[in-house]
Amino acid sequence: MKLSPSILSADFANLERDVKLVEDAGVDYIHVDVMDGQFVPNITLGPNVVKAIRPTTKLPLDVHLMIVEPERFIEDFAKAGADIIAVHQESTPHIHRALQMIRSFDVKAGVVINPGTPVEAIKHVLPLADLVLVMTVNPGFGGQSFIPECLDKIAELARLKKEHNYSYEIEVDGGIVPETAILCAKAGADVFVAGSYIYNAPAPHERIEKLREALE
Ligand SMILES: O=C(CO)[C@H](O)[C@H](O)COP(=O)(O)O
Ligand SMILES: [Fe+2]
Repeated sequence: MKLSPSILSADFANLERDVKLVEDAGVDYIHVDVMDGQFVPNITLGPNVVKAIRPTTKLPLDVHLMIVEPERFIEDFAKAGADIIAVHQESTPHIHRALQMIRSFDVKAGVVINPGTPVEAIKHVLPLADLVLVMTVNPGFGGQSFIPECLDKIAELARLKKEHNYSYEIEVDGGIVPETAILCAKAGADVFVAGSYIYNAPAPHERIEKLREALE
């Protein structure tokens, strides 16, 4: 079980401090949410911020692109130091090409599906995926409520992984707190993104501990 805190809910004026805080608490990845104001109704950050964070941590940077036609920026994020780049199936007519492009930069390739998108939509690109991210809220904002209907998709992805011996990790993102993390773990999730639960707290390391305890 891996934890990937989302810096979407961190203090953007103190990103180095907030990344170190969770690294010291023993998390596995740093989740970076990139939003363009088109694919989702919010704007966050671009490759320059990924480049700035890169030297502040040894942890893999798990970059979640919520942008239209992500192919235009894959090279920039790879060169900025992303270790994983995840692109939405809904954001491009060429999801297969986008995943190939990510791999061509020696970066792990992730494919993401929104709550309204079935697993069937990514079935044919699963052999190319190092990570499959199941959104458990509609993307765009932190602090939303978990959508339980997404649990079936986690179980389906876990079943397909076993059946075909695929190597992807199953990641969940949105509304993750100890109770929902347990449900996702039972369904077969491997990586847990949490933003507001970790950062909107006086002691983020205690929240990380609570998530770990729940998952153990
Ligand atoms: O991709 C995202 C939103 O689109 C974020 O990673 C996600 O929402 C994390 O925030 P929270 O844990 O507060 O739900
Ligand atoms: Fe995310």
